[in-house]
Amino acid sequence: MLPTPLPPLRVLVVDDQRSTRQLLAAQLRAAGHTVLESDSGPDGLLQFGRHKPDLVLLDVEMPGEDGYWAARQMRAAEAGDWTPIIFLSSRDQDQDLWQGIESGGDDYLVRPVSTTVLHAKLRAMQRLRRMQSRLLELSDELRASNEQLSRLSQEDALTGLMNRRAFDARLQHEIASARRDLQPLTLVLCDVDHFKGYNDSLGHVEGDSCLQHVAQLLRQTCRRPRDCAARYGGEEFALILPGTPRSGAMTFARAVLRTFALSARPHPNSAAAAHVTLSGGITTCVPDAGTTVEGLLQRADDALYNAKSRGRNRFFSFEMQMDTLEQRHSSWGGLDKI
Ligand SMILES: Nc1nc2c(ncn2[C@@H]2O[C@H](COP(=O)(O)OP(=O)(O)OP(=O)(O)O)[C@@H](O)[C@H]2O)c(=O)[nH]1
Repeated sequence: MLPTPLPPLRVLVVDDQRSTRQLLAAQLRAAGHTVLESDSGPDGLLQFGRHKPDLVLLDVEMPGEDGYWAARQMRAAEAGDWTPIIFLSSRDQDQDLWQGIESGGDDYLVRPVSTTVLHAKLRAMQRLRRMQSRLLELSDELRASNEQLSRLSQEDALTGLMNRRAFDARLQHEIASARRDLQPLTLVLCDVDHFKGYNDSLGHVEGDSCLQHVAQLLRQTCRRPRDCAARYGGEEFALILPGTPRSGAMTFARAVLRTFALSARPHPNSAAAAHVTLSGGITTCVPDAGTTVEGLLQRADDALYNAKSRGRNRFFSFEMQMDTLEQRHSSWGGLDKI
């Protein structure tokens, strides 16, 4: 059976003997390959870097820098990559072959080399090179899949927001960073009001679309680069606002209420309003050694419960309540309705 033809290679032939170099080049060209010729180690190295050949045929004995030197330089110049290098030499001692392989060669042929042997060696090297490129492709695909997997494992499939697991990790990180910088940190837990009624009236598909809409509005409201929004559970959302004091948290909450009012997505089954609304629990602190993810979430959840029980479509904060009690008649006005 005839061997399947190889795709043509770009072969660099480095040999100081003009006649042998040209003979070899002619053999290779006759087989359809492209040939680059060089007459010394240093020039071979230059051409290697410039033309990036698929394979190098390297004479061992050359005046000045020999083939071993050239092979070592080529290997060093292509760190992380691999171009097959075959030595050609009239020296036939085991020690010569050993030295060739040690200096970075992949094979060692003793002259004179028959055309058949030369082509067989080229085929073998080409096969290895193909396998190498396939391995590189596979490792690229693997890297891309891992990146995608890691992204998906942090993302909520319905809304594209961060999921609860990623959010908890982020909160942990932001607590540590706010504590180190003595900066205020605000955590907000939100819940869509009467969402069961929404689903019951319009169905789950419309319910899902409503959650996507809510996510989009919250994403819009998170203006600062380090603000982050997550879907925390079914119809529950969570936000971290780093570097945000109580006053900033209140401004943020007002903006959320306004955004939902302006968006005015109809809610046919809500006692809170004619449109889809949120209730929210806010907690703000400058974290210290006793601040934990669980503690902050519990405090925000308690505040959310308060907002719900006070009539929904509002935000509540224990810290603001304390402030407001102290300044009952100040510009903050109502206790919990922002
Ligand atoms: N369509 C849809 N519904 C969901 C999803 N996750 C949770 N829900 C629904 O959200 C509803 C939440 O209902 P409840 O916990 O009673 O709360 P609620 O009706 O919003 O009432 P309040 O929170 O007290 O205002 C349930 O009917 C859940 O089935 C989801 O991914 N898609």
